[in-house]
Amino acid sequence: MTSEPPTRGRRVDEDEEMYKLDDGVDDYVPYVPVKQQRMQRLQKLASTRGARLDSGQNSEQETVEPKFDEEKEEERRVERARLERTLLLEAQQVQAKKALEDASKTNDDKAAEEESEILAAIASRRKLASDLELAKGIQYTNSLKTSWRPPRYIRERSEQKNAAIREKHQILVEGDDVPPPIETFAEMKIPPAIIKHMKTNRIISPTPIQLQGIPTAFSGRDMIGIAFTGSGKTLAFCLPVIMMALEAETKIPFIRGEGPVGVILCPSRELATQTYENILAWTGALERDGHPQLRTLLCIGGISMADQGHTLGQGIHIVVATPGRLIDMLEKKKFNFDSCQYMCMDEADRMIDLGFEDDSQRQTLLFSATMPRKIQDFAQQSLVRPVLVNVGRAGAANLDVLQVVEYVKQEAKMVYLLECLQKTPPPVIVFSENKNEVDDIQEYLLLKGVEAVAIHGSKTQEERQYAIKAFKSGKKDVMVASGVASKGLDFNDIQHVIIFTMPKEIEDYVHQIGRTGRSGKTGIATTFVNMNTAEQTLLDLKYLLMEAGQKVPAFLQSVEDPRIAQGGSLKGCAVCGGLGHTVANCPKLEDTQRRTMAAHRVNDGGGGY
Ligand SMILES: Nc1ncnc2c1ncn2[C@@H]1O[C@H](COP(=O)(O)OP(=O)(O)OP(=O)(O)O)[C@@H](O)[C@H]1O
Repeated sequence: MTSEPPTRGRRVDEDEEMYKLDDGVDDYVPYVPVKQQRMQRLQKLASTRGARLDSGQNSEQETVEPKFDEEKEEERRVERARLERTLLLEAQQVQAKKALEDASKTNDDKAAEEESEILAAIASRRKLASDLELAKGIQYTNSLKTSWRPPRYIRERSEQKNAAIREKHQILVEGDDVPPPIETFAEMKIPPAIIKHMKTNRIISPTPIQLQGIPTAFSGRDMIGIAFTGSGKTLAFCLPVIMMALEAETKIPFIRGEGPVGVILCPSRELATQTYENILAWTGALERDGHPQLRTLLCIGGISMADQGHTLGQGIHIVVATPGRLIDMLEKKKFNFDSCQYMCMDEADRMIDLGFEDDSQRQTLLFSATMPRKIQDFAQQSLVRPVLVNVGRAGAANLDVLQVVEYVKQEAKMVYLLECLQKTPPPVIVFSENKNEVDDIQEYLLLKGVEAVAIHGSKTQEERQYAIKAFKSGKKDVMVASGVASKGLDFNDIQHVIIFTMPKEIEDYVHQIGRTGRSGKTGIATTFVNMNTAEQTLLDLKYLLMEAGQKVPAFLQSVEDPRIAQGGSLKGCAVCGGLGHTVANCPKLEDTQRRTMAAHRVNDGGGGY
């Protein structure tokens, strides 16, 4: 794969300069910078005002022509009255028209209007937050060029045939010139060493997100990849960066201070570590087959970077990072993004807020199982000719998971948990929303003789790593976790996920149950709900179960949707993807707003509560 970053981007400011030079000499108007123009306008305004003030102070003039002024004043009074009458009439007419329009609007229209207003506000806020590139006047209009080509017979395949393949795999695509789907890894021209390695891990043929996503990424296209949990997204975004790094290293070997060519951003340390280990396995397979060594740096909080000093000292090809540590490393100038051509955000709906202050062009990929419309819209605006690859509704549950929802009183939960653990053999994950509850559950299970580890944000990095390792290796049967482990972590053959406390946001629920039923296997998820579960959350859950064709228990069936009585839209929320509410009362949006306000309070020097 060859890429040519420096020549591709169109710098709007440079183009403007060019047009200026092209102007004919006769028409030549000297260019005045905007700032100077503003200054000139201000000076002009100030001088007119000054002139007016001067004339106002000249009382002599007023006494010389009093009659003239009186007549003029009378004329002005008449004109003002006429204008006021006209304006009043116009205002009344506008009001009447608006009232008429409002009356004819359905509740659906009003909800849609309200929703688009909220979304527009979010979009503008986000654009302002991250678009330093726009401020610099840089706009890229072409995708990254790569040397990868599909086999000729696939290149020549008709669009109709491509559409039929997509339909067979239930893949939806959006975008210009979408690259063709490819149904085998060999036809994707993936090196045999990687194909062989994948085979030993029972990865034989590409999943839907891979068969459309990999050719799209190999073609250098920006991409939004949406596919349900456990459907193989990691491979889809890791292979392209590995191929890019391999080509760059083969051409001219990297030395100290060079790289990375690609960055993968993950929302948690655990997910970053897992992705890093996957990349090490694939690049290791390449190296064993005689390909050059590719160096990957794991850049996460809680670990000492000194351990990886050796890798850093040799030049790095790929960085897998969490945002905080990545920014820290960039600020410390341990490496930079000058030659970075590939940026992927895993679980992208969490990561989108980030903006980086550099202007080299690169390919951007966003992946998630839950990608609400809000994020998709924002991404569509920010990416270059993006291709949207969608397998199933964004935010839908994995159909390989049997979802059981049970009403369990708060005080009965612990005892019932023990009973629930008997449903399947280990390994089992128990999710709770709250760190203290995670500790309590683990303590209780240990007391009852269950081999359980716990993981949450307040544990040290060593404790977190130990818990994951012990659970992954099968030394421990149960892992009790807070949200940390809900996104993206890929444990082998989880039989059962028990959600001890239903999360407020339905997206989190989708990620949590998604720890089972991965890579085509089936799994069970049992969720405890009770009086403490918000009605809106129950409604989201009810619709999600209905969508997935799951049994809806009687107590959930009786939860009524207030939108039905109000005749409102039943479209679902564009912010979090929940089907039981609209954007106007989205718990995720409320949470974001609460956080933003808290951050403002801190920034303003307010102590908060
Ligand atoms: N083509 C394939 N065939 C069979 N198994 C695969 C294939 N691709 C990936 N897998 C396996 O499927 C499992 C899930 O993959 P992965 O972790 O990439 O899912 P994901 O889509 O990223 O899920 P999540 O949304 O939860 O992050 C992994 O164990 C992976 O090795």
